[in-house]
Amino acid sequence: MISLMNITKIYSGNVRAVDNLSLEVRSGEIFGFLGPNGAGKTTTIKMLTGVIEPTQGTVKVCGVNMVKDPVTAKSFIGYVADEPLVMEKLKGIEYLNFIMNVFQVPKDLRTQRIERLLEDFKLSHAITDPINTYSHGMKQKLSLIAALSHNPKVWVLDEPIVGLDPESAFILKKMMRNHANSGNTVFFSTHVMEIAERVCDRIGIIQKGKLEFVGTVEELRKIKGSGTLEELFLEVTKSEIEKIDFSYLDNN
Ligand SMILES: Nc1ncnc2c1ncn2[C@@H]1O[C@H](COP(=O)(O)OP(=O)(O)OP(=O)(O)O)[C@@H](O)[C@H]1O
Repeated sequence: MISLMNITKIYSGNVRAVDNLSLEVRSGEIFGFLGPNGAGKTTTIKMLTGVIEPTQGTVKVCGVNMVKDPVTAKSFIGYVADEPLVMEKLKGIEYLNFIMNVFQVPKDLRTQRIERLLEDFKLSHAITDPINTYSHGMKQKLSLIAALSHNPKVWVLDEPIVGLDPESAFILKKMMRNHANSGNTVFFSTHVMEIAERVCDRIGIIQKGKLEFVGTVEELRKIKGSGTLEELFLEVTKSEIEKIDFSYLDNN
């Protein structure tokens, strides 16, 4: 469902944020995209969702080339960015209607779909309020509801759990599983290894723009030895955290 073929992104100033990355994510999968700060996760996600074009390489979503036919390719995607919503002056419901207009959601499906999502994420009470009165978590829930409102096959979620309360995080994880089990795809980035270990069918670990590992956590254990995903991740990314001397924090 997602095909990234040798994609590279070089930003101005010659920053090679993503370097010749290839990855296939199948239908029925929850794929977790992991990597340290600045590794290239958001850049990859922006290329995958057509927000930016790769310097080199090809992105296909459901077989459609993102650069050649962006409107069709994007119609398959529900994307939640890592940044807050920009249309802060709109009311929540106005924003949702705007998104559903863009994706041409039939009128008869709108109320039913939105009411369920608002109920599940406990946002019904605030839907007629302006977005600039929402808390960070409420904005995140609204972004999620908007992204899911057109029933996209491919969910692309950049750090979706951060900022959600435990109940909403639980509901989202259940929704992700249901979506994948129905033959769709969920691609999400996270820094929370416990979530990745529990939720993902496969993971990818990116470091300095290069994909260092793709596979299941079990496959990673076979290569790197036993341990939690956090320990394996630190091993793959060659973190030297065990060498850090924290005693200076206690010295007066
Ligand atoms: N618009 C830009 N112009 C120049 N460099 C950029 C731009 N956006 C990102 N970068 C650089 O590209 C690299 C990858 O950044 P990116 O945001 O993709 O990382 P990330 O893995 O999502 O990080 P984080 O976990 O901190 O969100 C970093 O070195 C970053 O400074």
